[in-house]
Amino acid sequence: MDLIARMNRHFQESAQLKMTLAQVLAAPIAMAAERMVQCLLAEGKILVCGNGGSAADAQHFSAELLNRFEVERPPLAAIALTTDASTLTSIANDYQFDKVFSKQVHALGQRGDILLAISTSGQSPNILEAVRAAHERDMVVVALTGKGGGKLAELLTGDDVHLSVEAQNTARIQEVHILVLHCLCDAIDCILVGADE
Ligand SMILES: O=C(CO)[C@@H](O)[C@H](O)[C@H](O)[C@H](O)COP(=O)(O)O
Ligand SMILES: [Zn+2]
Repeated sequence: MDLIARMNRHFQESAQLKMTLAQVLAAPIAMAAERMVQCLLAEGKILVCGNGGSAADAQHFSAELLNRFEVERPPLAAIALTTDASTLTSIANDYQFDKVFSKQVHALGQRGDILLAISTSGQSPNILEAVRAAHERDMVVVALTGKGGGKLAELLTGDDVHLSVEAQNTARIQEVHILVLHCLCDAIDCILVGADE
């Protein structure tokens, strides 16, 4: 087994996918950022959910909004729905794991808020339930997906934005997801406080 060759292949594939998707994703990312700024300026908030690596991405993104990304600006209203062990375990224990995010969306979501739903497959039942709950709350959904977006893509409606990473390998999709999330942070800051360059 040639580990060095494997590493090289991972780096090549990751870089290649990012280069291929740069053109495809720029406009939808800009649209998602504009929707998010509109929501935040209207006193709305952004709820974020995902499983596994995407749960980490949800927290990473919400922290960069709530605290800061690269420039000084006021803190922005974002909440990761993946962090409260008591809430997550009680919902999963008393109801079902499918409801861990949707119950929080029902409780916290208001008309005009945004749900950022992150799923590499677009098939995770708890993410699908969260999207349904967001629509019931008149929230806009920004879906960050892979593999065509699965059932999640089918749930999206008019004002929703689909950021679809057209690839099949979960790790590669996640690597693009984190780039997309940083692009969103940068675009939000840029619209709110301007950019240096
Ligand atoms: O990070 C990884 C794989 O790279 C895993 O933890 C992965 O996120 C988990 O299997 C998730 O449960 C996958 O969920 P999803 O992206 O299909 O919604
Ligand atoms: Zn991973």
